[in-house]
Amino acid sequence: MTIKSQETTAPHKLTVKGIKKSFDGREVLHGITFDVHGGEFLSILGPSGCGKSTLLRILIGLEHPDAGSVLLDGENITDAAPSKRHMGIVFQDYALFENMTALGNVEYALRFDPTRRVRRSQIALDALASLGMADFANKPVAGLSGGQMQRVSIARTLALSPEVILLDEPTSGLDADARLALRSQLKNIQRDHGTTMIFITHDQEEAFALADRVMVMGEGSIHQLDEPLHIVENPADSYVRDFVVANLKAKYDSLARFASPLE
Ligand SMILES: Nc1ncnc2c1ncn2[C@@H]1O[C@H](COP(=O)(O)OP(=O)(O)OP(=O)(O)O)[C@@H](O)[C@H]1O
Repeated sequence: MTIKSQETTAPHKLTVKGIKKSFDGREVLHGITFDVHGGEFLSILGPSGCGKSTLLRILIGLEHPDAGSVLLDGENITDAAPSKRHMGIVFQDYALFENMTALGNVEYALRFDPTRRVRRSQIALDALASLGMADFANKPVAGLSGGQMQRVSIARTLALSPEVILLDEPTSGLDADARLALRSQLKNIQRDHGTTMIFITHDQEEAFALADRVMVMGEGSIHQLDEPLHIVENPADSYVRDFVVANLKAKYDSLARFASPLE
């Protein structure tokens, strides 16, 4: 396992130490340790079943680890309720109320936050505007496209001003254009709001396109955590070379062939 910390003076926003988790006697996370810097975009990349979602659910508090700890700004939050963690999560299936408007969905999340209840309409509108969805505020969610629904779901999370946003394969149900649009909107949110983002995916290209650092997982452990270019140039082991680098190279080689002038 190779883990490179970013050369930065930014303190760790999130520290994850020795996380283990078993289901039915089978260990699916074997002691996961890493940290995330404030404002960083971290992609967690791994094949289906390697434990990405379980790790994310432990970070937000929907699952409790068998061992290990999670610290936010140095404070141990391993036993804290999800609502007390200053984190938001976005799921791939949007989890919206489809009979309500886009604005209604975002406002609904704010009802439970006494500090934002009074100004909730304006906060919800601002969050929708950040995702380019202001014009759709009063449209029922059921009539929106998948990409638009996912943007409403991200706006709902953003409206609560979380310090960390966890994204569980948010683009997986979308077509190519909607995926590209959502990627750039996520990067804009990171830049404009300084939000720390942890994005899980099994798509190599997507992980590398978005991230400040990529964490490559396989079967419950970390194989490498580093900046994208460094992983491509120095894969830590044969797993990273085969699963990540060879796959990316194949994709770019085939693109290059299409880009070649016709003979
Ligand atoms: N509640 C549960 N009960 C039993 N087994 C579980 C449970 N949750 C996850 N698992 C198992 O843990 C392993 C890791 O699952 P997890 O969903 O975290 O992987 P993943 O990398 O996110 O996969 P995917 O990309 O397909 O969602 C899998 O073998 C899965 O079957």
